[in-house]
Amino acid sequence: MIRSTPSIPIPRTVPLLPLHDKVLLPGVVTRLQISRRDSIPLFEKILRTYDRKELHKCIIGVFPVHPLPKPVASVANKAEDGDDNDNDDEDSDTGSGNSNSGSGRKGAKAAGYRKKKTGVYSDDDIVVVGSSTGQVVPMRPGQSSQSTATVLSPASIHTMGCAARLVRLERAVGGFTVMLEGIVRLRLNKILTQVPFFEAEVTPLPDKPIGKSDQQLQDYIVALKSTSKEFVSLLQVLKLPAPVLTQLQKFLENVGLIPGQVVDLLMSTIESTHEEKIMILDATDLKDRIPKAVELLTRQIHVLKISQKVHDNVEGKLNKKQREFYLRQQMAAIKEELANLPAEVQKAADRELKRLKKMQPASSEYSVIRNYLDWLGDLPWTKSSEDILDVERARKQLNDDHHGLEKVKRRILEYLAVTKLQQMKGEVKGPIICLVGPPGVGKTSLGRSIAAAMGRKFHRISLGGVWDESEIRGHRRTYVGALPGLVIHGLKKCEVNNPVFLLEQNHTFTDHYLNVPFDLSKILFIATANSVDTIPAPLLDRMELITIPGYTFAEKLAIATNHLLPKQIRLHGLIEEDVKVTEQALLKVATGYTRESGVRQLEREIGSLVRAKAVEYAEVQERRLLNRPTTTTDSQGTPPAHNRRLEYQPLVAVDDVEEILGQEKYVNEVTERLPTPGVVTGMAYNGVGGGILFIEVSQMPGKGHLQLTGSLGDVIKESAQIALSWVKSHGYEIGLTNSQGQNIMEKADVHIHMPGGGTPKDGPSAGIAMVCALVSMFSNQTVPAATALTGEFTLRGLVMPVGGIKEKVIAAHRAAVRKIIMPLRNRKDVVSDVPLNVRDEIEFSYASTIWDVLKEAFEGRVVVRAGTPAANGGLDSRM
Ligand SMILES: Nc1ncnc2c1ncn2[C@@H]1O[C@H](COP(=O)(O)OP(=O)(O)OP(=O)(O)O)[C@@H](O)[C@H]1O
Repeated sequence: MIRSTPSIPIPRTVPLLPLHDKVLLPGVVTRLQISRRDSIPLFEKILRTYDRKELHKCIIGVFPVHPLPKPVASVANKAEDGDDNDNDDEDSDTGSGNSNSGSGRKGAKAAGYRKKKTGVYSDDDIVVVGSSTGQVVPMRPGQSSQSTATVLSPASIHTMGCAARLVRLERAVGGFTVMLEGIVRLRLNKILTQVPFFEAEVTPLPDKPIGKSDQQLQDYIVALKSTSKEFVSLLQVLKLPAPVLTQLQKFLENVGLIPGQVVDLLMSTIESTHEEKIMILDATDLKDRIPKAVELLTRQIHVLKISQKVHDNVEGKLNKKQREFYLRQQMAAIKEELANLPAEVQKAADRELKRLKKMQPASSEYSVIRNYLDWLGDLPWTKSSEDILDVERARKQLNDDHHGLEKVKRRILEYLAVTKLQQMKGEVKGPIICLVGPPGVGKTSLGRSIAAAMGRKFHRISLGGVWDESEIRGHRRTYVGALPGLVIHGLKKCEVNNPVFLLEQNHTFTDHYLNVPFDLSKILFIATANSVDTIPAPLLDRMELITIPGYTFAEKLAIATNHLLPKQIRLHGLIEEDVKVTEQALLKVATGYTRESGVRQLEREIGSLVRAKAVEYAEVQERRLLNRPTTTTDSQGTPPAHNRRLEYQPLVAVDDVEEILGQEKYVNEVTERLPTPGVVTGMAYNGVGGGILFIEVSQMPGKGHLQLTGSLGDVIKESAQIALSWVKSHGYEIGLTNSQGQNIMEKADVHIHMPGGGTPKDGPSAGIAMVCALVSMFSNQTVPAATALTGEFTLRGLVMPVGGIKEKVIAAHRAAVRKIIMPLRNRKDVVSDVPLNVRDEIEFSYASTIWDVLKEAFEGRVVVRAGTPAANGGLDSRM
């Protein structure tokens, strides 16, 4: 990067670029604005002659120009102004061929330049040029290297200059912008032409190699080394741009090798007069150049030191005053924010405030405490919203927002009434409400209605995916980036201390971050859960459980008609008259496009229906306006039916549903399924609602092994084993074997599979269904597809009650099951929980023993052998 001798060949004749207020030195890259008449033609020619890629081959002689003599009066004025373009006693020794720098210097001295005010460069003054050499050049903002003044006289061109190559050349307003890199000093021998630009014969004067034995020169170099080191260290203090410093430092490492270039570069970074710069340019001999440079550097160091002192003083004073003022303001603001805190919190806040006052605002601890105090100040410690505990109003709100759910609504109203009474007496509230039910059954919207009815703010804290307690309780402040947890975040957002939260309650809740207690007793917490299975028993015990089972199709239809459809119509910018969906159509959407306990998917599908109608409505309006036929066509080129209409038709009939929503997504597996030996319909219930599931059994040659598949849990596997054992031991009684001791699985293996292998299944409630599936397979008799079974089964043949009856029954009803066999002890659940319309459409058979089950399931097709204990209807006494 750093060359000690120019590697670029310099031609004998070069075009001249006269520089009026600048001096280019070798090794320096500079940017110039060319706008003078004496230079523009040169660059026009270069642009015409050189290809862009070859610009760097163009070598130019860059020569300083001495100012022309000026009238006396003007000189006087200028002198007063302190302008450095003083009178010029020109050195006209242009063709002297004098390689001695003395003549140029003489000329410069004779010109009587006055020294500029010296000072410190600001960042703006230095232009870092990202050139091949990456060296630096000072250039003042807005400074033009050439003014558009006087006509140039050959006599004013200095005898020493610098060969430069073009790094960049661009057209600019009024001329060119060029970037030049100085290569080597040039002596001007003779000006050859002047029009359209100057050309001259020149001699390159590279620095001579440094003789090791030249003690005087070595001494100079040592002096240069230490001075430049000091200079650069001062520049560091003054915060010069980092790239400039790095370049300088790199360069200085080579002082010993190329002292000449280092001097040239340093000279371009310090404040010096035009005269001084010419002096350095003229100094072709290093023994001449280095001492001059050391002198100039020393002066610059002195100036830098003084200005640094001044700078420090001013800054220090200002900073101290400003900081104090700023801090006072900040403290006052914080104090104001922290007014009205509870006593204990106030104590903590005061303690932190005291610490804050002693800290540097720039320290990281300062911002941590500041943040903490902001949190304390932002929380609604004492601010509550006014409660409306009007039971009648709440009833109306709940009824307006939700169809059905009578039991749930009644329970909520009771809760509110009790809360009201307790508040009047100043007592503590009862337990938290926990709404349990499958997704989309309205738990969240019930919570929202409760908040609206009570005139409270509503905030939902979603705990999905929260594994870490600190997400709820916050992180201790000792952690980097610590913040309060979800509860405190929610309170800040609500801006009152008594919102409705969907979560758990705790009196003296202490967030780890705040580390001071916040009384959460005013918050009405409502918890929601899809299933109670995952809630720890002690917590469950403290909550008021309100279960919302899945909806029947009838309920879904009512919810869709009264709530979902009107809501979607509103959301799509239409009015109720614009979309009329028939009951049949809505039912088809519910049965053919959704399979869920709640109504979320139903709402989405209704949304799609309404959207399609909205588009149709808009198109008809548009067509009417423009009176033009439709343009929308399908892949066959015919417009879809609803698009061909000239009048908008608000009605969506059952036949339109498929056209808009596409093919039905769900077919009814129960009605579609043919009764098959070995396959029985079971009933399932999990967190996301009820459903039916099939139990498939088959046998194959083997040695009496049982194989179970379908993501089965331990309990359900045990049920299968119990069922098989029972069937094996009662094979003779139900006519599966011909003799008492015969083993039906002597030469066979049995495989029990429950389809839907992706869904884990567990629990004992498939017991009786498994027995029926096995009996069906071994006897080759079928259980009707529309008959479903649920019930636990013991080895002795007893049928035990199971959970989730309401959800199971509703789901089975949705799946077109028309007969359900279940434990006798579950009868009460059917009577109390299952809606009447469902009960009316399903035949219930209650069983207390497996014999009852077999009788009902096979409708008499499996006959109990006469003379066996079972024939008398009794339980197996042998077990
Ligand atoms: N009985 C109902 N009457 C009117 N709208 C209902 C009813 N049940 C549910 N909805 C509507 O169904 C949508 C879904 O309900 P919501 O978001 O409250 O379900 P969720 O039970 O909280 O579900 P998740 O367990 O997934 O959070 C809402 O738009 C809600 O208004």
